[in-house]
Amino acid sequence: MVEGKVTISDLDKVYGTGAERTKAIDNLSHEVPSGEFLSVVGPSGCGKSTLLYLIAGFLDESEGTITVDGDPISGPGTDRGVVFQDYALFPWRTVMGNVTYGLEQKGMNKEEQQTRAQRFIDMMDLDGFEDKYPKELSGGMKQRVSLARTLAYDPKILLMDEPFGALDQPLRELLQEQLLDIWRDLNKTVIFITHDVEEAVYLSERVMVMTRHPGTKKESFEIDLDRSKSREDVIISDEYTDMKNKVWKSLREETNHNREI
Ligand SMILES: Nc1ncnc2c1ncn2[C@@H]1O[C@H](COP(=O)(O)OP(=O)(O)OP(=O)(O)O)[C@@H](O)[C@H]1O
Repeated sequence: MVEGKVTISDLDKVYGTGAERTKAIDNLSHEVPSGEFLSVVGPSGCGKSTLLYLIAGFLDESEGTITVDGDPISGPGTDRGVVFQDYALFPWRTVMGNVTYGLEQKGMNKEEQQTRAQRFIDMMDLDGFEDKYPKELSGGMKQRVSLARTLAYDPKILLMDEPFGALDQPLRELLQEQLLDIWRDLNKTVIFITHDVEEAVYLSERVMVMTRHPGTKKESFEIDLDRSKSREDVIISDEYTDMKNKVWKSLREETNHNREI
């Protein structure tokens, strides 16, 4: 069975009460088919992280529902893996210790944990660094550990909150390529938050643009690029430029509005 379909229906999220009340998400509905790579872009403060944390089960919705393969979510679960911009590694654990963490939680025996963790450490080009601590690693390496840790426990859905936002351009491009390889090989549903329209269009099969605060879906664009081409050829293609312009224009309408008020 193909898994990892996320259905968001009539979703509202309100923070606080009384004078402190803020509506962060306003009546948002969207379906992410199994195995799709979806990016979400929108003006600052429109509710992108809130949406991701609702899907992760870190927050409760105020109204509406979110289901994974038809089942309403009730808190965090190993069917969904979250990758944060600031890596969120355990500083007191080595690379190996970070990657085995989720496997320990699943109750896997020690030998299996090590074998499985090593597979994802190797996949993320971290072999030789198993015994290092996070403080001994570069930002790009920390983000690869974070991805290896998440992939090791085999979530159906990867939820990524600006995971490459803190990295410089060459490293960002390298990790984007690694993420695309993983997505193709492991057949995960990916929901990817970014500020960067080029990143969203390059990586995704679909880009959702959110409105300004309180956020809802403004429109969503299907991105139909020839993925057998090299990065260079995709970036100079008319299809890529055309999609980038459409998404940028849609986003621009929302951010310009903020400047006018
Ligand atoms: N814990 C919280 N308590 C109260 N309000 C919050 C909380 N978290 C977020 N908000 C508010 O909800 C709205 C959406 O915030 P959120 O962080 O989801 O937006 P975002 O699109 O991810 O922003 P950015 O792109 O700047 O990271 C904002 O108005 C924010 O101030």
